[in-house]
Amino acid sequence: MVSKTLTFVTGNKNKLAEVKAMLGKVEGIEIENHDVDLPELQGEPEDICREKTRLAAESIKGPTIVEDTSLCFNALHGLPGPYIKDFLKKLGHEGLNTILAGFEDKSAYSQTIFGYTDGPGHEVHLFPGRCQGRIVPPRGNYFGWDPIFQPDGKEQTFAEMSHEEKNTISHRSRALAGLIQFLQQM
Ligand SMILES: Nc1ncnc2c1ncn2[C@H]1C[C@H](O)[C@@H](COP(=O)(O)OP(=O)(O)OP(=O)(O)O)O1
Ligand SMILES: [Mg+2]
Repeated sequence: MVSKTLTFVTGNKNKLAEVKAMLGKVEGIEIENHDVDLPELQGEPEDICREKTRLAAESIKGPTIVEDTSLCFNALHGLPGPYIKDFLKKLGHEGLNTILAGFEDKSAYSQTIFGYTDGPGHEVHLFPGRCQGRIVPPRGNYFGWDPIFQPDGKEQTFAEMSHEEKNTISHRSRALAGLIQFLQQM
């Protein structure tokens, strides 16, 4: 692969740090950040991510990466999903637990979709990754909804794990693996 500079468009510092930690190890890939909070469509996560990538590329005018993350409750047929950011802001960790109080099924999955395009007018490629788990009362201290998400087979929430451990099992690393494979074949 030829060496390539990609711009990751995100307003989220934690996302940026996680993605840099993972993509930084790949030879020939250089990551720059463009810090804007892009407008997000309503709809299915794939459509939101595709449109977000397209919009980002218009301002970057070159190779662009974006990422959109959902937290999906099975009892709610996948909601809050891509709207988790607003749910978290308004309801907090406790409120998100309360939503599930009336349901026996606390299972959930986190989903990250990376979008990549060579630039404006080029095809948008999507790379999804999921991690199955369940919603628990908050434990630990890290960003977003990490304290209330406990992955299947683990005793700890994402927030209680080391960054390395989270990075090896998370939805984001699974999605990123697909993106890396694609970039290496270019
Ligand atoms: N790996 C993660 N662990 C925990 N929480 C996360 C993670 N990734 C994202 N979140 C949180 C941050 C947001 O509240 C929500 C995802 O919304 P999203 O629109 O994808 O991010 P964002 O608006 O913060 O950044 P961006 O600028 O990339 O859109 O989930
Ligand atoms: Mg956003």
